[in-house]
Amino acid sequence: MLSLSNPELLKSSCFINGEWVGADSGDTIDVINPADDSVIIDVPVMGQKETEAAIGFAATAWKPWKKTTAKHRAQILRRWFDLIMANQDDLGKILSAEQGKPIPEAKGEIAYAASFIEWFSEEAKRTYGDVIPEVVPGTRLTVRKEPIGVCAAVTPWNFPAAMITRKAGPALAAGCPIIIKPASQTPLTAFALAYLAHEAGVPAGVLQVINGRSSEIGTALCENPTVRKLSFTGSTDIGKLLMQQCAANVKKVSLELGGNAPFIVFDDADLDKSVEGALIAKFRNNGQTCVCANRILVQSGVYDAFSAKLAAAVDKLVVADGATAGAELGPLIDRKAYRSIKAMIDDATAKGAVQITSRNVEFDEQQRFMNPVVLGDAQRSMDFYADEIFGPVAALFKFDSIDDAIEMANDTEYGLASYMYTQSISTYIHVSEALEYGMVGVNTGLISNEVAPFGGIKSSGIGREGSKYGIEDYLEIKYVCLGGL
Ligand SMILES: NC(=O)C1=CN([C@@H]2O[C@H](COP(=O)(O)OP(=O)(O)OC[C@H]3O[C@@H](n4cnc5c(N)ncnc54)[C@H](OP(=O)(O)O)[C@@H]3O)[C@@H](O)[C@H]2O)C=CC1
Ligand SMILES: O=C(O)CCCC(=O)O
Repeated sequence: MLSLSNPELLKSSCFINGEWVGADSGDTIDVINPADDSVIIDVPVMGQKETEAAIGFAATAWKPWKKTTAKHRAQILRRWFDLIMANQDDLGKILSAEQGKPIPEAKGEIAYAASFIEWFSEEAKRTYGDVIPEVVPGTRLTVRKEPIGVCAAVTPWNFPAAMITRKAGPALAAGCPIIIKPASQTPLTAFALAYLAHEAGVPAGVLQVINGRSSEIGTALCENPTVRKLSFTGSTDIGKLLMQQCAANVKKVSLELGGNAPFIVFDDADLDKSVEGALIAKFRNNGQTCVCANRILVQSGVYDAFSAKLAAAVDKLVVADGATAGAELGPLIDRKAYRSIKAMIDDATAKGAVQITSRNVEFDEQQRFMNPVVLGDAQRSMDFYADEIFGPVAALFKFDSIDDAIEMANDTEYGLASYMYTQSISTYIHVSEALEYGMVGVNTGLISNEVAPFGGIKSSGIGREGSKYGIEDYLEIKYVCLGGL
C-alpha cells in the first residue's frame, strides 16, 4: 500500500457529477505498479452508459459555469494549483507507482502539470474580443469569445498528470466543463487531481473523470453532439480514429500525436552540452515521450567523439524501481513496450547497427527494466528511422552536409519536436527555419513549459497546448453586427 500524507488522494472510484462512484456493472480492474507488477488498487471499468450520463451532467453544469466571471474561475484554478503543489509529494508517489518514472521525475511532472493550471488561471482573464471599425454607417461590429461547450479529454499513460492539466486548465478557464478519460494504466493520478479540483471549488459536473473501456467511452464522447470539443494525446492511429468519429458532428479536435524527433549535432557544436541535451531529449521518462529524440543525426567531423561521450554518459544512467533513491530510469510501462523496443534493436543490429554502450540489452518476458543503449551506424532502412522508438534507445546516424541533415530530419510523416546543436548563428537560422516541425530546440534538449505553444504539424497533430494560444481551442468566436444606429 502506498504511504501517503493525505490518504484521501488515493481513490478507487471514478468522479462523476461531484460523486465518487463505481461502474454500473460493478466491474473493476487492477492498477499495476510496472516496477514489480504489484497491484496498487482496483478501479471501476465504465463504458458507454456512464459516459452518456457524465455528458448529461456536464451539459447541466455548463449553464451556470459559463456565466461565472473570468475572475471567479481564475480564483478557483489558482486554488487548484496551490493544492496540487501542496500535495506534490503524495501526487509524485502515486504517479511514480502507476507509471514507473522515478519519484523526483514524477514530482517534476506534478510541478509541470500544476504550471498549466497556474498559467490558465492567469489567462482566464485575457480572452479578449475585438471592436471592428464599421464599413456601413450606423452599425457597430464586435467580436466576443465564448466557451465552446462540453469538452472531452483522452489522455495517455506517459504523462498522467501534465496531459490532463494541459487540457483541463484552458477548458475550465474558458468556461467549459470537461470529461477526462485517462489511460487505463494510469487513472490514479487523474482521480487525485479531480479530488483536489473539487477541494478547490470546481463545481459538480464541471470536471469529471471516467475510467474504463476506451473504445466505448471514446465513441460515446466523439459521437454525442453535446460534446463540442475533443482533445487527445496519444498514438497517431487512435488520434486518426477519434478524428474520424468526431467528423460526424463536426466536433473541434486537438490532437497531440506521435513524433519522430531529429536531434542534430553539427561539427561546431559544444559536444559536452550536446551530450547533456541528448540525455534529456532522449532519456526523459525513459524515452517514453512524444518529443523524445528519435533519430540522433551527427555530422561526420564529430561523430566519433560525440558517440563516445554519449555512450559513456548513458552507461552511467541508474536503472531501478522509481521509488529507489538515485533511480534515473524506471521500468517501461508494460511488456508490450519491451517487445516493441527489443524488436527495433534486433532489426537495427541485423541491418548493421553497432552497440556502443556496454550494458546487456537482452530481454525476457519476466523482465521489468531495460538498460539504455546507444546504437551507432544507424541507417535509413532501420525501423526506427520511420517509427517512434518510445524507449531508451539512442540511434546515431552520420551525415556530411547541412543540407543532408535538413533532408534527413524532414524525411518523416511526423512534425512534432526537433533539436539542433550549433554555435553558428547562420546555421541556427537556416536550419531552424528549414525544419518542418512545430517545435525546434536550439542548444537545449528540453523545450516544454507552460508558456510556450506545444504541438506538431503533419501526422503529429492539430492545435497547440499551453501558452497564450492554448485557450483558443476552447473558445468560439462570436461576431455581433449591431445595425440601425
Ligand atoms: N503522443 C504521445 O504522447 C503518446 C504516444 N504514444 C504512442 O502510442 C504507442 C501506443 O501507446 P498506447 O498507450 O497504446 O496509446 P493509445 O493511443 O492507444 O492511448 C492513448 C489514450 O487513448 C485511449 N484509447 C485507446 N484506444 C482508444 C479508442 N479506440 N477510443 C478512444 N480512446 C482510446 C487510451 O485508453 P486505454 O489506455 O484505456 O486504452 C489512452 O487513454 C506508444 O508506444 C507510443 O508510440 C503513446 C502514448 C502517448
Ligand atoms: O505527449 C507527450 O509525450 C507528453 C508531452 C511531454 C511534454 O509535455 O514535454
